[in-house]
Amino acid sequence: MRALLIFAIFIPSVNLMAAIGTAAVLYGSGQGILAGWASLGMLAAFVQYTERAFQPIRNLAERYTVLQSAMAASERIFGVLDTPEEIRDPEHPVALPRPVRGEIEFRDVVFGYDPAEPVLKGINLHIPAGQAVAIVGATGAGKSSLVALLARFYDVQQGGIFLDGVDIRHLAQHELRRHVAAVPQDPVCFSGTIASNIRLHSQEMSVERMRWAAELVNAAVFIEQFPDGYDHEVRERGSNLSVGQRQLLAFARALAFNPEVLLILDEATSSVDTATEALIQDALARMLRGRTSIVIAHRLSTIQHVDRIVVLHQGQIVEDGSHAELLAQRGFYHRLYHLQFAEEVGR
Ligand SMILES: Nc1ncnc2c1ncn2[C@@H]1O[C@H](COP(=O)(O)OP(=O)(O)OP(=O)(O)O)[C@@H](O)[C@H]1O
Repeated sequence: MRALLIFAIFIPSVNLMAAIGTAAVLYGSGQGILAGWASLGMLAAFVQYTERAFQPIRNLAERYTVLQSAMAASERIFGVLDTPEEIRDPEHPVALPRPVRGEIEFRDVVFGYDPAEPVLKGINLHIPAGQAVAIVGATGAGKSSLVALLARFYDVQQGGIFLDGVDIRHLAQHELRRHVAAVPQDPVCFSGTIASNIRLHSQEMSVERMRWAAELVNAAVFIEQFPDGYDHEVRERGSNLSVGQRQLLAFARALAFNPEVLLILDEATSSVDTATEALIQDALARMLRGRTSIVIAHRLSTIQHVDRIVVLHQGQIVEDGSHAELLAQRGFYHRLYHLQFAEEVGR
């Protein structure tokens, strides 16, 4: 607003002054010519001098406007950078026992964005190393919050979350993130090459490692179709990639450092074609195999790849078992399955 105000007032004022200056010179010199003490050449010269005198002032006004916009933008950037950290590293971080196995335990976890209104109310969940678990439940049941806690985007208010027996609050954040990777619901792509997008967490990653990840999750299929392959330029937010391609790229990024624990927030809308959907499902099956995984499953096709299903309802675990077991119970899962998933089967 400040920049616009200056642009709207300052520049026209300078132009007005320049016009008045030129008019004054024309009038003065015109009088001089009539009186005989000035020549036509002198008039032309003075008009030019006036123009030259005002040009730098005009330039200055324009630069000042640019400066004001830049300052407004930088205020916002520094505002974000100065946001105080809520999650801090412990003073004496504990190292995970080696080799890291990826066993997860939620013990009496209570959490709420507003502590007075808990979203998760006493969660107890043990996931042995290597098991793939799907979390299902109605919207707002607390599925994403459960995953956000394990990635330590927030801290629990009561209870604790343990990775290989160590409370994640006792781990350095880089240690936790080295072993727990998350694929968000709407993966972000940055402008740069495909390679730099896969290597987002560590640009030093070897080319072999990057290619291994891309091949494992079927991303190599589309990357190799670009004439410049891994050097293909991705536009800001991945606008020159399809939804499915962005998803595969996000899988490759998460898998590139071969994490022991994988968190996947499944996309609710399946806006990809059947061939891409098959590629994604195949990639998912390979990623989950033998790796501790928690998948927020919105699609039935995702559930097919997991060992176990946990049903969340209003912040509590109400059912836990295999697909067949839960269907036989004829409870929440049975209802959800018929409400949400049956239509998918029919499609
Ligand atoms: N950042 C936040 N700040 C405050 N409240 C939040 C925040 N994120 C989620 N909530 C609230 O917490 C509750 C649980 O949300 P959560 O996103 O965990 O549900 P969900 O089961 O993942 O739902 P969905 O399937 O729609 O993604 C909801 O009532 C939601 O409004």
